[in-house]
Amino acid sequence: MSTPLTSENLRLAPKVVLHDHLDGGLRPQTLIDLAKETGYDRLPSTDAGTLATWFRESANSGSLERYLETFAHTVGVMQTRDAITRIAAEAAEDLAADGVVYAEVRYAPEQSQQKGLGLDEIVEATQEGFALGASRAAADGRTIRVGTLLCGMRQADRSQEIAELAVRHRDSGVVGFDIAGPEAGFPPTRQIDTFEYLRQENMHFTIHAGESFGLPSVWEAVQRCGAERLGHGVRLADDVTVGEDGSVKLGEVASYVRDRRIALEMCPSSNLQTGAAKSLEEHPFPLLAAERFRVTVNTDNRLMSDCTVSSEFGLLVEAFGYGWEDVERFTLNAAKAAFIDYEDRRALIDDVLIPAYQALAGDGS
Ligand SMILES: O=c1[nH]cnc2c1ncn2[C@@H]1O[C@H](CO)[C@@H](O)[C@H]1O
Ligand SMILES: [Zn+2]
Repeated sequence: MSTPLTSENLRLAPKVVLHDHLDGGLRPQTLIDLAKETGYDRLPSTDAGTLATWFRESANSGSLERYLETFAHTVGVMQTRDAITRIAAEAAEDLAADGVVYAEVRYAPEQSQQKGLGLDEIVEATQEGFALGASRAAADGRTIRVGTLLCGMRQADRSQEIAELAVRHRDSGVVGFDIAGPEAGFPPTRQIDTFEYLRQENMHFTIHAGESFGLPSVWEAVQRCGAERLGHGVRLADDVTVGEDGSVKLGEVASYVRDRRIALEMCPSSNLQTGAAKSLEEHPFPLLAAERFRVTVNTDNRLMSDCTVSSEFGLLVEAFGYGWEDVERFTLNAAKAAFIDYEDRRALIDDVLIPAYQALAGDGS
């Protein structure tokens, strides 16, 4: 007998998230507490419910640029060691409570320097928070491992510095690098030397691409910069043609991405808010999944989208009729594309994910 695919069972199922921003996942009450403690006086509300609604509605702007404006407030309180540690600890606890067993959480250290913190200090405070959150989750009977990705901001000029920071902290939890921020006008080739440097250091990286800009951005990220995964990548669908008879034809970029098993870090709710997809029905997720791209399911920003990994799975299950075998496939896709050692990925897949999904699907009973 298979377990019913309810939202509660989706929450309990072990999941892997590859694309989750630390500064997009604060608890509203924490934001209010920290604003008070750190003297940040520009919050739109000091009531947790009102603030949560403000984020969801303001982020629902149809434009990535306006969506990103909301981060001024979360970043605004991430300026002290203690605040950063608390936020990271709670992120690990919240992800674990949602059934996430392995998470890659990203943030841009350069944005936490408004009060003079050093970059290394910021990374250390974040790592301390994740360790604390993981140990609290363990005390509650939940196992979570968190790896971090450091983001350089595309509109700034500090990617090289941040890439070097990532390499410096590679043995203490930093597993990769990314560039985030506005996409239009800031192609990934602006940082091409940094990606070259990262490859020479054998460091993993993903690139936000094909979110608010089209296929050329995806092509640059993959072919000129060497991205191993793509943040969103929704515009890759522009290179997939569905004929009137339902036949599907891939262009060269899409074929390459599929052939090389380059993972797509898809974040449906975020894409609806930024206008990367007009509606869930028109989102390319089901097409790319059916064509066997390495699609993964992610949150992007839990605060702005008022979502969790399991609620994002819930949306897809509801809209496209997915079953446990699909949830398992998307989860295994994420585990395969994680920026951790092969042996650790194997253990995650063989010892945690496969047995759990076998039980959920009712195999062998
Ligand atoms: O979907 C997105 N696309 C591009 N940039 C983003 C997205 N979500 C968040 N950030 C940006 O990444 C920074 C570091 O975490 C955030 O401060 C935000 O500006
Ligand atoms: Zn993102």
